[in-house]
Amino acid sequence: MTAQITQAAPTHLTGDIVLGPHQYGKAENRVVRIYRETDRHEIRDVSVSTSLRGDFAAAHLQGDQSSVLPTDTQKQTVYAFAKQRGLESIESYGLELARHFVDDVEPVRCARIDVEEYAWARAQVNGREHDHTWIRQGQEVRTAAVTVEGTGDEQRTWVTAGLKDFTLLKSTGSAFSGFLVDEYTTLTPTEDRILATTLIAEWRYTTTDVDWEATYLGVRALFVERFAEVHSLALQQTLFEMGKAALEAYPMIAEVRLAAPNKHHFDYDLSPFGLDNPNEVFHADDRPYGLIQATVQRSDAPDAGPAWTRGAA
Ligand SMILES: O=c1[nH]c(=O)c2[nH]c(=O)[nH]c2[nH]1
Repeated sequence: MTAQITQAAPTHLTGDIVLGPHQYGKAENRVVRIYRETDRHEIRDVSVSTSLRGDFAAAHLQGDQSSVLPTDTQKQTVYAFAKQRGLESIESYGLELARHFVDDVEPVRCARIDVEEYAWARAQVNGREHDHTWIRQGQEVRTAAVTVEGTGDEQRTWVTAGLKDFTLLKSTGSAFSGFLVDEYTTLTPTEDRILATTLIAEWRYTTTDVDWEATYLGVRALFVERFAEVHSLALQQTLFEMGKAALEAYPMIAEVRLAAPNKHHFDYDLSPFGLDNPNEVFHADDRPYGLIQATVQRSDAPDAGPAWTRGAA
């Protein structure tokens, strides 16, 4: 038999040094928009990040800023649009900004706008909702990302929406057993455990003709309903059921991406104190944690293009 000689990858490369993918923008502009047309105000509290893509090589290679719309200008646009175009939903606001940068700023070929929204609920004062005082809601953050590429008839748009920091816990209705066992396995199977996670979910729309508010609330409600009602055999199964429910209810959603840390709750050993502990006292461990990630998608989902591309493409 002839010995196979495998060509090892060279360790010293000699090729020219060139600029690779690049993008730039202003990250995490914190915008609070108050609607005060009546005494009953409305509030939207968001963080907006802009990323512009195109041929900005001259700035990197020659220090030539002639094509560079300053990130400061991008910031000013973000605030001006909160007044001029309004902030009815983070998706519609993201669309306005992304289209503006691509349509009106010549060197920009593609714009991506990431928006996070922080929820406020009206304070209850003297038994009724107050007109202009709110209490910040939990940790949950609503998210959206809008990418617009090209101009005129060639223009293409992608919208994803989602949530993060969405912490859910159920105190029964969750098992984990029947798993693969090897010589290192010590985990005891359980038919009744706490299931808890801090969910990150994003879903991709196939159209911009969407009631953004209603769809967000609908998907969120389905996630909660499935988490509560599915008798969980594993977090993996629960995640699939959550994604499936969203796709079944909303035909304009092509795929749902879910990431769920399994926030382990271990039965605390109370036997040194002569106490039994039938699933009543737990140690909530913060790390390490299982990390379960899944995409649930339609088999005929159209190509995602740059919808998920966060960094320079
Ligand atoms: O829902 C779970 N999925 C796993 O893959 C896993 N692995 C583990 O140790 N506990 C769990 N729980």
